[in-house]
Amino acid sequence: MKLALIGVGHAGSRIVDRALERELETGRDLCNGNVLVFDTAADAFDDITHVPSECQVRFGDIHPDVDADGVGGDPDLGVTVAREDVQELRRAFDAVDFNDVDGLLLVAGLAGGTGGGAGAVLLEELQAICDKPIYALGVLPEADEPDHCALTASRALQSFVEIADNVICFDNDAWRSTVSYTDTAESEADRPYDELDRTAVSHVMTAFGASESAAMTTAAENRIDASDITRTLETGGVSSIGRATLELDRSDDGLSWLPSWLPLPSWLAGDAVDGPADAAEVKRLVRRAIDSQLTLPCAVDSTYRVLVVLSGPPTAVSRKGFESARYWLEQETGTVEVLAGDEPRPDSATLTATVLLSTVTDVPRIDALQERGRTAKEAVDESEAGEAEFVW
Ligand SMILES: Nc1nc2c(ncn2[C@@H]2O[C@H](COP(=O)(O)OP(=O)(O)OP(=O)(O)O)[C@@H](O)[C@H]2O)c(=O)[nH]1
Repeated sequence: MKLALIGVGHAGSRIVDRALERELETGRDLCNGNVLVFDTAADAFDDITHVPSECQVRFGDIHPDVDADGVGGDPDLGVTVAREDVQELRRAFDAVDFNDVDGLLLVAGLAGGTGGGAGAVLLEELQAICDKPIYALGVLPEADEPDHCALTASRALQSFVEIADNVICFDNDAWRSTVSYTDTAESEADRPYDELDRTAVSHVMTAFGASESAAMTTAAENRIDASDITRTLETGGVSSIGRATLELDRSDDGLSWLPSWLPLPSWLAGDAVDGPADAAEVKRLVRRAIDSQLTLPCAVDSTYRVLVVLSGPPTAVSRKGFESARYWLEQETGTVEVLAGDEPRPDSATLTATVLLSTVTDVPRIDALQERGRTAKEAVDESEAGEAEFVW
């Protein structure tokens, strides 16, 4: 599926930049050069290296309340300046060829004043000018960020869900344990988000970019196309992605000195296999994808629709393996709406299962965020008279 990538705020811009980096690394052409990043801060694009400068749009900077730091975490100011500069934002969209893509993905940190506030206005604008599906990738804040971040994120999530066709979530808090910055970073600005951003991007790109690989010289037997992804996501709400990889090639594992006839004990062989993965192995791989750290932790049996993509050498997946994985997913998720397809990568030494869980409804993390947001709002209401404007 070809997707125009629109980054809003620091998090959104950085993640989109990482997506372009990954396009180069993997040969998956997801956006075909249809990319834009928007921000309100003066230093917004300092660490952007792959998005061309003509695709970097700073807005809101003449508003008296916007300083070098942009809207400074205030989503209402983010909404105000985006609405004031709406003509400029619309002009920027001229750089995107909507006929060249199957949909759009707006990426934003939901706790940011620019990402969460202006991001919602940009979604509204995109829905008004484009008849393709408009998806969002929304980043949820970590639990140790201040209460106002939880409030902004829960409000923004509500707006995004209302406006976008589907919101894929990436939970920084769930993934923070996978990176080692918590002990050293003194402030949010010091946190090295690169690894988190690469993780978010790799999940999104294997789910959406399954048929966009330059290495895909072989016709897929059961190819995923844009309409499969659109159908999976058309139920709206929030979605999550899981992924697992199986090593197919043991030549670099340090065991090549062993004679090939020697059967390896399972603790040495791990999950690696030499030849085609049989039905049980494919099923195990898909199970690992579901049990893996999801981009948004959730109860998998609360999903409406599922898409599973198997990426690897065509010889690695037997038809039986494919069908048994699909059947297992139907049982596990309690839905018959499971679409499955393969992405042939003939030279790949791995087989990857990517599972897109669309419209998940049992998400304790979001319940907790909303509860914290409610408490923070009550505290704000008690100390301040009057209601702030917001999009929904
Ligand atoms: N995964 C990821 N999360 C980030 C990154 N930068 C910030 N965040 C998270 O996103 C939230 C929003 O931060 P920013 O993106 O910096 O905010 P912004 O949208 O630029 O908004 P303002 O700073 O208010 O103008 C933060 O609270 C963090 O939770 C990033 O590069 N990657």
